[in-house]
Amino acid sequence: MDQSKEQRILNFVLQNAVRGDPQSVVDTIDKYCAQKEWAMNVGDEKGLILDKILEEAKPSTSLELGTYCGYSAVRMARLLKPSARLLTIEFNPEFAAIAKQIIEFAGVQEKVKILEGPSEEIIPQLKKKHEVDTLDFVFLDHWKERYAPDTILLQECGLLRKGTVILADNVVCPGAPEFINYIRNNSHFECTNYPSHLEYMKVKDAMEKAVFLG
Ligand SMILES: O=C(NCCCCc1cc2ccncc2s1)c1cc(-c2ccc(F)cc2)cc(O)c1O
Ligand SMILES: [Mg+2]
Repeated sequence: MDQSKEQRILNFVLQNAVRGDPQSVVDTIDKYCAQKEWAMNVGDEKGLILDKILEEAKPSTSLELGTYCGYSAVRMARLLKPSARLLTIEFNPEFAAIAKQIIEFAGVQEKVKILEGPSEEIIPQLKKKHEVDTLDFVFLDHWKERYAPDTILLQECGLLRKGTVILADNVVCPGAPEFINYIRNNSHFECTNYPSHLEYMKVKDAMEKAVFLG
């Protein structure tokens, strides 16, 4: 059976990155996707914005929606303190299986837990089933039309606290107009836009940071 693009990315990591070195895994995926096959990782340019905002937040408990191959999970986990945890939700089982192997190869599996299923099913389970109190950091990178409803769901489930940082990828390309409209007109959030480019392309994109004010 023909290999998937995601399997080719995994194989390239296994053959070219350094086991236990998350930076080499991030750099190797960026090299493959810039030179061989485009893929929807947050990438190196937006990745630096993610790094900075994550380092400022110093989160103990982080949530990512949209694991894909695990690029941003590895990128975030490499900056987390040893006791910090990242939960990442992926609904595509093939992607989750690839991400698991990439996360383990990078050596960050102690900090990262992949939860398989749709975000609207898993978010309500986070407190009781996954022992989450509140979230310090949320990275939105899944279906763009789920950004707004899942932000509302996170609030309804009591998972946001005063100061929780939400960072959304792709608010220009492919775009998340409902989310932008919702979050910028909501007095409970303080928003900042970070213009950038679509991963591995010259196309304009941006990230949006929204701090929950309680
Ligand atoms: O769709 C994107 N990302 C989400 C994939 C959907 C995966 C999901 C995960 C999950 C987990 C839980 N519940 C439900 C879901 S649904 C995406 C697309 C582009 C792009 C940009 C220009 C193009 F021409 C073509 C694609 C770029 C990006 O950076 C992306 O993130
Ligand atoms: Mg994205």
